[in-house]
Amino acid sequence: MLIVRKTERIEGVVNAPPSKSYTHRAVIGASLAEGTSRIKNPLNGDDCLSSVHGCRMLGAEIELNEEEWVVNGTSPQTPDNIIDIGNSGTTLRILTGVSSQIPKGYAILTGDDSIRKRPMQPLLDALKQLDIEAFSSKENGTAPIIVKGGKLKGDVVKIRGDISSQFITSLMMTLPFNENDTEIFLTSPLKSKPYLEITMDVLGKFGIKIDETEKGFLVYGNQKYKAIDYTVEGDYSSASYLVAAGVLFNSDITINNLFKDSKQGDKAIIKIVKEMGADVKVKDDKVIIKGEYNLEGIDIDVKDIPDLVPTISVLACFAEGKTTIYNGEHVRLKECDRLSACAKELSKMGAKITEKPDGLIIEGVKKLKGAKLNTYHDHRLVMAFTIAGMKAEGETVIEGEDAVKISFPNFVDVMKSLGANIGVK
Ligand SMILES: O=C(O)C1=C[C@@H](OP(=O)(O)O)[C@@H](O)[C@H](O)C1
Ligand SMILES: C=C(OP(=O)(O)O)C(=O)O
Repeated sequence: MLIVRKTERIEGVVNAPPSKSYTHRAVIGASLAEGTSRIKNPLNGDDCLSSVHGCRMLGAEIELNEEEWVVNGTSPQTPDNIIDIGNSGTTLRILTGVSSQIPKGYAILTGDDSIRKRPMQPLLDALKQLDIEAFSSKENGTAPIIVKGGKLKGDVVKIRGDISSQFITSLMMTLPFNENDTEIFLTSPLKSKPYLEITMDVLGKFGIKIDETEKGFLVYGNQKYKAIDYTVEGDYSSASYLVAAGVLFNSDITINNLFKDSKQGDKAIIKIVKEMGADVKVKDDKVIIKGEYNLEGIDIDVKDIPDLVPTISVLACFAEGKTTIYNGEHVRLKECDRLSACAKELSKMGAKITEKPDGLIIEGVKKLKGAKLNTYHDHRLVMAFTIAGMKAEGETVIEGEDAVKISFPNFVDVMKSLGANIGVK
């Protein structure tokens, strides 16, 4: 567990860790390409290693080095065991689609307690429309998922866009194997759209062509992934905890490795803290913060930025006035129900939070007190609550800190290097 105590000042220069979303797509795309791809600056986090494991099970050869992953790709092969993808929703969703391209037999994908609660049915229904047999072994729409190798058929697939964009990423990565061009027709408004921009960005590098249409997307048929050398950019979701610390504390910090023109929706963290009143500077690939700032509550639409909710919730507790987080029904469908978890756990510290079906209303209280917090094995809660604990009076105990290995393995060391008062027990 982490024992977090009040921290007075943070200072230093740190690198944002590599992007989790980009690493997943790069390693899976490389695994589908004939030939050798090199992925530089990959995220060595548990979720991305789940993608590595899944791709190996489907036939790719992957050599992991600190600075670079070397991938020898192939068309998907029938795995000789079940594929355990741990805690990674992105891996489960993308590889469910990709597994349909094994030449014979079945692929079975499963994972931990949390992953076996994440919705899958819309993706299974979509694959069925394309003549692929894919189903939940429990028949309740969750993993274990069984996918039968088969030929994709058809030229249109209908799917809702409001549960998880990862279903659509999965289709985008699988449909180039269809002989026909396929239209992805969205039957409800899209959430988390920037993640599809990330998918199209990476797939474009692999030579895969997808167009956005009025109703969704058009994935061209009969396409081949080509092997590439690819460098992964920094992760704005992970950087959001550093940004939050920068604005909440007396600080002088520089965060490197944040690409200014990134497709990542979570680069909105910069805009959000500015709107709340912080004077954050962006210079090339650096974010420079000299805090602390008096923040003001604002209204925030989290439709496209679900992963920022824990960070925003903590910022809002220390702001003046009311913050309304809305359009976030899908935030409940992550590693845990993050709306309910933020409301429940931060309230233990004295936060004033009202839970709504699609968000949170947070009355800034300016001060929190230390408490023992449950993190539901959720990496983003561990990191957001650590920042809250550093600002609180007294001691905060955070359980399940191991979860940071999922997306920001050296989070505790980075925070301590900046001067955070954190002990590990
Ligand atoms: O595709 C991705 O890399 C992700 C998509 C988002 O999920 P949803 O599309 O389910 O909202 C996000 O929450 C997740 O952390 C990563
Ligand atoms: C929800 C997340 O990831 P995934 O969907 O891949 O489990 C996350 O990283 O916050």
